[in-house]
Amino acid sequence: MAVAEGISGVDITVHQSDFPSDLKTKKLNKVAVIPALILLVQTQTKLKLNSLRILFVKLLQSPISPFQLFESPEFRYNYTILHCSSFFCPVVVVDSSDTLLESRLDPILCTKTSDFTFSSSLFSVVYENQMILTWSKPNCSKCEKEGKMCKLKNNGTEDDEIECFDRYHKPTKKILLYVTVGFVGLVLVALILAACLHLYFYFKLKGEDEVRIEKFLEDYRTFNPARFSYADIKRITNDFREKLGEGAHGAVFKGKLSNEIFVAVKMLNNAEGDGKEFINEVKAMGKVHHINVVRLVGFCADGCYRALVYNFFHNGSLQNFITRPDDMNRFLGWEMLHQIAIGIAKGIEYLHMSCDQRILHFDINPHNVLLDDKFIPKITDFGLAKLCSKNESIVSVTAARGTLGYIAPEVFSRNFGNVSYKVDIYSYGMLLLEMVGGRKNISQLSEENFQVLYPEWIHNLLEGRDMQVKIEGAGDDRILKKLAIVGLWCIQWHPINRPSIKVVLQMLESLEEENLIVPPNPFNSTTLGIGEIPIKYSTLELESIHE
Ligand SMILES: Nc1ncnc2c1ncn2[C@@H]1O[C@H](COP(=O)(O)OP(=O)(O)OP(=O)(O)O)[C@@H](O)[C@H]1O
Repeated sequence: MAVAEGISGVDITVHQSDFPSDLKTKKLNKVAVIPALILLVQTQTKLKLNSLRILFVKLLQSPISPFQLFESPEFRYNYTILHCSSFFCPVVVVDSSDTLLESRLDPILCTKTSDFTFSSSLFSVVYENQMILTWSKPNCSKCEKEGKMCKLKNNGTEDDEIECFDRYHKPTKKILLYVTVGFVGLVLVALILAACLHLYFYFKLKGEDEVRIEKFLEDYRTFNPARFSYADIKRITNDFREKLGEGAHGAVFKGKLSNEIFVAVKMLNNAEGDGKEFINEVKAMGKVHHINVVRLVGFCADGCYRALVYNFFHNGSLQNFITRPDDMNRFLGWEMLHQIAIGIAKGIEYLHMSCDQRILHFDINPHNVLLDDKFIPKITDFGLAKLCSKNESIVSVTAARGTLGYIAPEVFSRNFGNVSYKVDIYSYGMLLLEMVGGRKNISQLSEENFQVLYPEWIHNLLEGRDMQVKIEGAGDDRILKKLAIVGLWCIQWHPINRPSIKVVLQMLESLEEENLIVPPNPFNSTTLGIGEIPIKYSTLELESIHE
């Protein structure tokens, strides 16, 4: 219990039970009463002042009382709290209607803090100039154990109505502002950090990518086909699970070198020959790196097993796409066929001109042109290829080689001239004509008479005498005509009349198609030049010469 003495002689005794219930905290009870009450006043001015019932006390018998109650004898209800700059009496409570207040306080400098009204219950305890104010000290041990503060529930006075609460401070606008600014700052810092990390990893990965690309290019430059064991081949093809097709020299299986690199493995028939084709292919293909030539990834020569490992091409061979224009499922369109024709010609140009040694393929035909997923053509199957010096214009061949229908006449008979790089031009010409007509249109043609009758059919087509192939639109018409004319030039019987692959490319890429002249029709006797043989009747009887 504490007692405050009013200036007019009224003592105020403050009991714990009258302390405002919502401020009855253990914390306040623990500290000395005076500072606690000063704190109370300061706190209360910010809280609900109307609920304030008790104010300031002077400790009983204290020589320096900080509280004074200016009390008039009538004991008015309304009081004002003043905060004064006096060390001994920092808080003063006065009757609000006291007109002499200023003179009383002088020279103390005081500022008004708030007004309040005593509740009637308080008057009941005023006696003999003494006002007894009480408050109860709640039992906070339960809350303390939980590390919390305590207060009485609903202004109650009993200990069992205690409730615990966190040391919570109602956030002020300032605190909210600080928290918001802090939060936004944190988010910004996090974003900046994330951006830095992203940039760091981006450049780090980019750097790694560049190193990887450099390494790959380095490897690629010094690329040589790898040698695989038979066990490797079995593993690569997953025990020869997926067969892609079968050629004259063996079956081809799909394989996988890594998750990204798929290959086609050609198992050469082991009963076949002395392995010349195998050596030929590895020798020729190991040297070539061109977008229009299949890459030999590796080979296998393990006991009696021989295999060639190529890059895998999704669309298979060009043969699959040689068809009529109205076959919507497989016809690629004239523009695409034109690009494929140019690609094959570039591949042949590379083989003929760009390697250390000239490579003559000897077996250009639609089966030996593969198409990747973008329909870029790749020349493959170098089993019959011949490597020769670039200065050599004449090549010696001991037997007819190639695929029937695509073999140049000089390979069979020297009557037509010497065997040279022009044999590939001939085969290429037949391939072009086949693209133009879609050989399967004329299924009645056997392999034997294809070589003679097919070009005649193309001549008829150009002369407008065959309506089997519909030409739609000026653009398509131009391409088709161009392919046909170039094809006919390439299949000239005499190699000397055939253009080189360079000229073929110029013709194919030329935009002035109207300048292209159709070669004379050897099947029309009226267009034959002096001394030219009417081939229609002579070529089928050509003898092959064995050197
Ligand atoms: N690198 C490859 N990628 C995808 N498919 C391929 C590849 N190589 C071959 N093939 C497929 O395997 C089939 C057989 O190919 P292969 O080269 O052995 O025979 P061919 O060229 O048809 O006949 P030949 O060998 O008698 O000339 C081809 O039709 C082709 O569809």
